[in-house]
Amino acid sequence: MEKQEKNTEVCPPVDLSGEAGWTPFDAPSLVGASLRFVSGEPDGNRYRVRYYKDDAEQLRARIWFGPETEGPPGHAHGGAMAAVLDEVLGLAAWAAGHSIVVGNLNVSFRNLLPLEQVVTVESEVVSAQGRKVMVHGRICLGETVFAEAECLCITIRDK
Ligand SMILES: CCCCC/C=C\C/C=C\C/C=C\C/C=C\CCCC(=O)SCCNC(=O)CCNC(=O)[C@H](O)C(C)(C)COP(=O)(O)OP(=O)(O)OC[C@H]1O[C@@H](n2cnc3c(N)ncnc32)[C@H](O)[C@@H]1OP(=O)(O)O
Repeated sequence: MEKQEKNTEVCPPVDLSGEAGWTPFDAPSLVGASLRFVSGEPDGNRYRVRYYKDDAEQLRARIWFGPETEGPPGHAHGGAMAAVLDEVLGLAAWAAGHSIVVGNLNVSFRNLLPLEQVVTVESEVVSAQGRKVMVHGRICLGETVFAEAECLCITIRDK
C-alpha cells in the first residue's frame, strides 16, 4: 500500500476578527489555561479560535477548522464540530456566571463544513434552574448552519 505523506506545512494566517459591536473575550482569564483541545494552538493546523461577547453579552466565537480537523474529504469531522460546541457552549455558561461541566450535548449536523473557512459559533444561555443550565448554539456562516446543539450544563458541587 502506498504510504501517505503527512503535510506538515503550516497554513497561512486567517482573519478571525469579529463583527461590529463584538468585544474580545479573554477565556483563559475566566477558566484558566486548560481549554487546550480547541484553543491551544492558535497558529496551528487544527483549530484557530477567537472569542467575543456580542452587544447582548452572549458569547461568540470566530473559528477556523484546519486540515487536521478533517472528516469527510475536504470537510470537518463531526466530532471536531461537537468538540467546538462542547467548549463554546460550556464556556458560555461559565461566562454567564455558572460553574459547570457539560452533562449532555445534543448535536445535529446540518451541512458539511468546508475546511479552512472561518465560521461563527453563536451561543445563548436559555435557562438556569437549580443546577441545570441550558445553552443553545450553532456553527454557522451567514444563513448556512453547519451544526446546532442543545447543551445541558450541570453546576459542579462545592468540594
Ligand atoms: C469534576 C471536574 C471539574 C472540572 C471543572 C473544575 C474547574 C473548572 C475550571 C474551569 C472550567 C473550564 C472550562 C469550562 C468550559 C468548558 C468546558 C468544556 C465542557 C466540557 O468538556 S466538560 C467535560 C465533559 N463533561 C463531563 O465530563 C461531565 C461528567 N459528568 C459529571 O461530572 C456528572 O455526571 C455531572 C456533574 C454532570 C452530574 O453529576 P452529579 O452527581 O453532580 O449530579 P446528578 O447526577 O445528581 O445530576 C444533577 C441533575 O442533573 C441531571 N443530569 C445530570 N446529567 C444529566 C444528563 N447527562 N442528562 C440529563 N440530565 C442530567 C440529573 O438528572 C439531576 O437532575 P434532577 O436534580 O432533576 O434529578
